[in-house]
Amino acid sequence: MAAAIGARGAALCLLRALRGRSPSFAAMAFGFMSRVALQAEKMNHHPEWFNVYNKVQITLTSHDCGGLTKRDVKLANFIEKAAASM
Ligand SMILES: C[C@H](O)[C@H](O)[C@H]1CNC2=NC(N)=NC(=O)C2=N1
Repeated sequence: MAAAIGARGAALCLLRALRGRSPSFAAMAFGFMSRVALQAEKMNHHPEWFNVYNKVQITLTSHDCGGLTKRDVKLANFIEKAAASM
């Protein structure tokens, strides 16, 4: 029973920490990522990305050639515009 109470307490602490760290991280980062994800689906070209709070780190690459192609540049341009409009 003590372990269960401990786990519940830990979960509540985590929620508070997230709220305190950046209240709008979900709206900002998730909104931005949703826009990029929809475009990526349209292009069938998908970012490799990492998100913590309101930070999104994106890597673009084309697997078939192991480097950059016009598709990477096209998606990068879309991402830059989406980021600039946030
Ligand atoms: C078959 C399909 O086109 C490939 O798996 C696609 C999917 N999305 C992709 N996304 C990215 N960024 N690079 C790729 O090489 C890639 N390949």
